[in-house]
Amino acid sequence: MAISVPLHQLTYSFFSNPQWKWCAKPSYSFSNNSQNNIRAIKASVETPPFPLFQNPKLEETPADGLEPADPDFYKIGYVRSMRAYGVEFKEGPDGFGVFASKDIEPRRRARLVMQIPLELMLTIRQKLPWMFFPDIVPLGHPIFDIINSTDPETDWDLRLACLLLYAFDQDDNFWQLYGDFLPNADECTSLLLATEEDLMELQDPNLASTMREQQKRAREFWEKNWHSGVPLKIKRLAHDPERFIWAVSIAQSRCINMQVRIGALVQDANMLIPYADMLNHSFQPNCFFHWRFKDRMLEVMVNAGQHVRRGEEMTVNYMHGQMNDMLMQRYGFSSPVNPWNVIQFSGDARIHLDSFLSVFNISGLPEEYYHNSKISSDEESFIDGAVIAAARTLPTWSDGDVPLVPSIERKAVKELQEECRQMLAEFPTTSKQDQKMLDSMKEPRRTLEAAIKYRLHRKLFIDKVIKALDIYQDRILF
Ligand SMILES: C[S@@+](CC[C@H](N)C(=O)[O-])C[C@H]1O[C@@H](n2cnc3c(N)ncnc32)[C@H](O)[C@@H]1O
Repeated sequence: MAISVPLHQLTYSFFSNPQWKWCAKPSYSFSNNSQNNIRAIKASVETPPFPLFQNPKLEETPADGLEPADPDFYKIGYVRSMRAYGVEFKEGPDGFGVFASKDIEPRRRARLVMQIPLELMLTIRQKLPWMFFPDIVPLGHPIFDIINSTDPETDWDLRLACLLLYAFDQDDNFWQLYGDFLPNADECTSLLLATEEDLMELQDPNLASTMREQQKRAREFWEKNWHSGVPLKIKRLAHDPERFIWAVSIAQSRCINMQVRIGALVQDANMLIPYADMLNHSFQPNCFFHWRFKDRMLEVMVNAGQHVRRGEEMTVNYMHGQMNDMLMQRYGFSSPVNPWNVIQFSGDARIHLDSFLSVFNISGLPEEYYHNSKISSDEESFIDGAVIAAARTLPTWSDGDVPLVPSIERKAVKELQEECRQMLAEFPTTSKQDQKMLDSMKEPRRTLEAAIKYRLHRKLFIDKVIKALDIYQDRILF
């Protein structure tokens, strides 16, 4: 998804001038391709009567090699009163992302970087009776019946997909423009769009079968509701199942669940929130979302005390406490340093918990383990989320009064390492082979790449646990 932007248009601090009101009616070009064809095709907005960006702050491209988003992307937000401060949207290794366009100094209070008003979002209540904000579904429209047929407990993604497709079909709806900046089917990493071959590459039969089920569920929903007898106004929302499954993958990978208060009403809502949905995930995020009920808007805030350097990525934590398979199911990516990764050990070997924690300067309670870097030496760059995960997942014993016996502890370490090695040996490929495969693929399908990375990340994690146990047994003697 290469987007090329002339050099002089690079890098603005944008939307910060509220006087720039421009209400020219936008026009947009859609592809004939049924997949709302997104980043390759740019929305064209009528030239405003005066420059949209008066005195834009021109800067050199940062040396990180990433390109900022198409200027049209900013215009549609600007026109509809979205605000962003000190950030820019750029393409990176994980698709689009949000990056600091200047240094953000740490402050005692969280700092605002984006405000997105309710009017731009697609939101639907999680429970009956359905409520949509903004209320774009007119009374009696058949899409309401389709939404109404969903299960309030489990089908939030199907509902949101219906709403998204409906929004694309509405004249002058913001999402007709924003849709051009969503990833198309080839650019999505969602495993809903994976081929059978991609699923086999996961080397995880459980995850593969879950994804097959999810693909089937989305397809059957389309078949049930998009049969030949449906009115044209439904038919044209998703002419083929692929279009619908793409919409579900967008709903799953970009939905933000929030409890929002609108007037006196507090409700759990599933929300597609433009611009905020461009933030990528990190387990150590520098930003978080906040619902500002007074003004009915979502705010993206930088954590209190956080220093973000110019060019650094702004991130949020998508899922707390979930393993890579859950991240894969919903978003199509995984991480070798996921602090919530788990290994199912089956032997009886156990190591002494407090000793392991102190060797790696891990503090806090299991739910909030963190690496206490202040008391660590430089060589501790070894310690990352995978070591935190190891502290959680290794079988341990704990008895404050009983000191460990080094020889027994060493024996336990060896047994646990052996079990890890056996797990690695059971994979059909090694991590080196996986890496080689990834390096050799020229423009691989995103879902295939995600699948190979997933199995690689699993092996890297197990490998890291073995190394952590090596370091542990070296240090327990001292
Ligand atoms: C909410 S969207 C974020 C914006 C997205 N990168 C884009 O290009 O529009 C979520 C998707 O971004 C990608 N993503 C987000 N965080 C990631 C991470 N830490 N590693 C890899 N991919 C990530 C995945 O493809 C995921 O499905």
